[in-house]
Amino acid sequence: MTTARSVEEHAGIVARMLEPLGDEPSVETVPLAEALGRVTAGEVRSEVDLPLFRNSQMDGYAVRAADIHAVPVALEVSGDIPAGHTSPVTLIAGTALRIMTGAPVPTGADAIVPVEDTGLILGRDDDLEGAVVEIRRSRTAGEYVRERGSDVRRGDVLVPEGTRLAPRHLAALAAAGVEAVAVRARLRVAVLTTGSELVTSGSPAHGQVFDANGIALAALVEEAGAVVSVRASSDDDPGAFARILDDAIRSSDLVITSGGISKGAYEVVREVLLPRGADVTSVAMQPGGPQATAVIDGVPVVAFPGNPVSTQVSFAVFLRGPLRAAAGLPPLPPQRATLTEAVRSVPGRRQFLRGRLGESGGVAPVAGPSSHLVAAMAKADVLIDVPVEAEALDAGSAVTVWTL
Ligand SMILES: Nc1nc2c(c(=O)[nH]1)N[C@H]1C(S)=C(S)[C@@H](COP(=O)(O)OP(=O)(O)OC[C@H]3O[C@@H](n4cnc5c(N)ncnc54)[C@H](O)[C@@H]3O)O[C@H]1N2
Ligand code: MOO
Repeated sequence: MTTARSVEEHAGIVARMLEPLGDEPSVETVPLAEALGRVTAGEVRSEVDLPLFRNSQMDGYAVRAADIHAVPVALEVSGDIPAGHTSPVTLIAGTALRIMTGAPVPTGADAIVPVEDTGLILGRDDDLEGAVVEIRRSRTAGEYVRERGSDVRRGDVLVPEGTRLAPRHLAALAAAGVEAVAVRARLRVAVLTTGSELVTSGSPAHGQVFDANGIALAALVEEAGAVVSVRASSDDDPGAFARILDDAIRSSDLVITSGGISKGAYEVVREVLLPRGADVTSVAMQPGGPQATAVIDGVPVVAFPGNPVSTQVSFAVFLRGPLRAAAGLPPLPPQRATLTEAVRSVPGRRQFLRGRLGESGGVAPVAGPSSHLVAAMAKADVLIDVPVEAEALDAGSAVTVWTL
């Protein structure tokens, strides 16, 4: 009997195949609207102060704090400053200017009194001609005034290098008037699914199944910071698979396949890859036992087993780390958790059970260990890593869990 390869050894083989892909990443400039999820190639500094100008935090009246020490006090309303007002305004001492949130604070004013603490005693909201406002609450200098540069100063770092751009980063860049950002180019990854039983839409005939792995792998690839270059599916005809493989190799930095690598007849990936020097192996893990790798025309090919849980677990264990590293993203380190119920395992195979994290560090197994349980996997948020030598683990055991 041949002994299965350890998870660590196979992970090392895959990582070494992918290592060169992260070297000297090229840089491209993309408009902000296309930058979500991209990783910054350098720090982005602000070319402006934010706020851009001193402005009001409230709808109300701009005043001199010195004029409203004693309240109530009646002040003439000497004008109105809506948001978007662009010409300079100066407050006449002893008067108030009506002002809206975000409008520039007039020169000479140092506090804003929210409208709720005021009342017009002469004039109307829609006609401020000759209006007088009563200020009912005093405010100190600076209250409700948003100072220029109080958020970020010109020249300060808005977003550091290596940041995966999230909506909050895009908001900061847009607020500072940045229109495009330099990001690392992404690895182009082909996702090929195989199996004559696969359909992508419509009503499957008896014996056919919907392709779950194509969409899953494509999403996992993008989540790990790469871009899907090709998504294709082939039946179990070697010629058909060889054609989509060759196309994918021409336009990709990495090819991932699912299915067709175990011990049966019609193992199309095995059949096509073996003559091209593939390493088809068995890894001491469950799910995800059958694995293969190849390098064809300098392009790494990583082949995963077809069962949908096996495919996703294989990605998490072997590809997520190397792809994140190549994308300039930090690793997702495993965590520790406590099993809330006992689990059984197969000694000699490292089990990756699906689990759900609960409160206070507990993790509960979700459904059984079988690798066809794709719907049950959707309820899980972690993989429970059961060590290779374990036959069973009691409730209360400390385990390592991997974020899904
Ligand atoms: N005699 C043996 N049979 C099997 C062994 C073995 O060691 N000896 N290993 C089993 C294990 S473990 C796994 S995992 C699978 C892996 O097989 P393949 O990689 O060749 O995958 P397929 O046979 O093509 O498919 C397996 C299973 O998954 C379904 N599938 C495939 N692709 C998709 C897809 N894109 N979306 C949804 N479902 C998919 C397929 O219909 C099969 O049910 O082999 C075991 N057999
Ligand atoms: O190793 Mo297979 O991936 O258990 O089902």
